[in-house]
Amino acid sequence: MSAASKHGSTREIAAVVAQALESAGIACDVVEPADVATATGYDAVVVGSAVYIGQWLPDARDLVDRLAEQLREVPVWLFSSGLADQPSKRGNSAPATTARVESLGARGHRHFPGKLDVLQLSLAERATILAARGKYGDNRDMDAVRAWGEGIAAELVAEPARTA
Ligand SMILES: Cc1cc2nc3c(=O)[nH]c(=O)nc-3n(C[C@H](O)[C@H](O)[C@H](O)COP(=O)(O)O)c2cc1C
Repeated sequence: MSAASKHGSTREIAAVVAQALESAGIACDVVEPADVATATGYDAVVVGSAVYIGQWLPDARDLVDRLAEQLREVPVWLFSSGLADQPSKRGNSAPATTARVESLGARGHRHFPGKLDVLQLSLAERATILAARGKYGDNRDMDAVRAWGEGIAAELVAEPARTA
C-alpha cells in the first residue's frame, strides 16, 4: 500500500484500506511512494494519491512510472482522493487515470471524497480554494473506504498467493 498525501487525509484513507486487508489476514506494508524501491515480492499493490489541481501528487505519479513494468505483473488497485466538486471536477485528470488503469492493467480505480481543512493550508492553497469556490470540510466516508479494502481482500483471498 502506498499513497501520496500532502496534508495527511489520504494517508488516513490508506491506513483504513490497509487495516481492512490486515483484518482479512493479508499482511500489508504501508510505504510512502518515494520510499518504494520495488514492487517485487508483493502479491498485490494498492497505489493512491490526493488530487491537486486535477492531478495525482508527483510522488504517486512517479511511483507508477518507475515501477510500471513490475506493477503489470501483479494485481493492482488505484485510488484517488479529492473534493469531488472542487476545485474542478472536470479537471480531475480522468484521461490520466484511465491511462494509468489501462497501462497497468489495474483491477480498478476508486475516487474517494477527501478533506479540506483551512488550518492546514498555505496561503497559496487557500487562494486556490477561494478562486475555485471550494468548500472546506471532511467528506471522507471511512465505511466506504473500509468496504473497498474488504472487496480487495476478498478478491485476493480467493486467489492463490504469487510469491513464496
Ligand atoms: C490547492 C489545492 C488544490 C486542490 N485541487 C483539487 C482538485 O483539482 N481536485 C480535487 O478533487 N480536489 C482538489 N483538492 C482537494 C484535495 O484533493 C483534498 O483536500 C484531499 O483530501 C487532500 O488530501 P491530503 O490531505 O492527503 O493532501 C485540492 C486541495 C488544495 C488545497
